[in-house]
Amino acid sequence: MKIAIAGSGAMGLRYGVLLQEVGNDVHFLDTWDENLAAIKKNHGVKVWRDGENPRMVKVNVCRPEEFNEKVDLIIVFVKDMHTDEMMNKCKHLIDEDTYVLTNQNGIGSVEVIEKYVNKNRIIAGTAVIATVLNGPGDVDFIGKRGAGSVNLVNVTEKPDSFTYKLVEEMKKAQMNPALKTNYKGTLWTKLFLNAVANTLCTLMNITMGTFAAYSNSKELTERIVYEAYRVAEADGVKLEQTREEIVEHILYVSKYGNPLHYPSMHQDMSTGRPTEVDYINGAIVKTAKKHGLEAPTSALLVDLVHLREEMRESKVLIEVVQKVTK
Ligand SMILES: NC(=O)C1=CN([C@@H]2O[C@H](COP(=O)(O)OP(=O)(O)OC[C@H]3O[C@@H](n4cnc5c(N)ncnc54)[C@H](OP(=O)(O)O)[C@@H]3O)[C@@H](O)[C@H]2O)C=CC1
Ligand SMILES: CC(C)(CO)C(=O)C(=O)O
Repeated sequence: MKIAIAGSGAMGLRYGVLLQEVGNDVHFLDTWDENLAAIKKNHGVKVWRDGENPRMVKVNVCRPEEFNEKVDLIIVFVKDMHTDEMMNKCKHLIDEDTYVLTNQNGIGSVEVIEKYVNKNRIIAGTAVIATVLNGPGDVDFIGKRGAGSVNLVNVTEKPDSFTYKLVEEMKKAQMNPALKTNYKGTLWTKLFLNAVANTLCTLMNITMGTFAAYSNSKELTERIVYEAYRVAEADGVKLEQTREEIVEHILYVSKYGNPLHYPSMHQDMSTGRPTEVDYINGAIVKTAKKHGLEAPTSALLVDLVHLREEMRESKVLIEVVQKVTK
């Protein structure tokens, strides 16, 4: 399969490297100057496993506008607010045969991708896997080889031969793919996890394991999940797990799956980048409004994350002012 990775950050590098290593022809695209420069300078990317055994993996990287080859699949792995910009930069690569895969967190990217490609060629889903971008051209794959899993779901809910082929490639790459046929249900299952773990760990500056160890973590998780569950039901989402099972799953993944992980939203908060909270808890609030409901817990969390984002900027400003006035 010939694949373009649209967004070669933590997850783009992880999917791309794993699929390349099992024989796919993978081309990495990115717009972040330092990342492009580091990968080109080092003739590849530095890949760690759980912070150990770094190795250099040779990869091809360039800007989307510099790449002009026909590909079978584009894998979008930018943050949600950059999906439109990235798709626009990749639109010359899309013809009537091109498929687009997104396993981004949050709700909203598929609607953007639909502006560029017919929905029968969009494969959505979720990545139940943790990855950390240490810096430009330097990535840490959390979990042993074969750890983590991927849920794939066609937006049409009708898997076709290309989707089965992709599942096979992911199996070879030990990515543990599961093919689903419940589009919204698949995305919301991950949304519940991110609405709890990403948001609370970012606000509190803690790992998922620290959150799970909090004496009131179950009640706090229930508060967010139960509210969101009602919203999902009102939106007609077919949920395959009960509210209680979802809460149990979130606490299990936090305690045993990724206890040392700072979720991707935390990584954005600490590198001074915008977070995806509007596409996570914000999506719950937006969907609630659509049905005349309210989601006050998620609404508060969205506001608090934005407050932290702004505090981060004002802290930098205060430091600059202090230096200048010294
Ligand atoms: N990391 C994780 O463990 C997981 C992440 N996800 C989801 O996958 C999607 C992609 O996330 P992820 O791979 O973590 O994102 P990253 O932030 O690692 O990378 C996304 C893009 O952001 C830009 N970028 C990253 N860091 C910087 C920086 N310091 N300065 C400037 N630009 C930067 C890069 O290019 P550009 O400038 O071109 O945007 C990069 O391609 C998101 O929707 C996320 O929620 C899902 C499961 C797990
Ligand atoms: C919490 C985690 C790792 C779940 O897979 C995630 O989605 C993220 O870090 O954004």
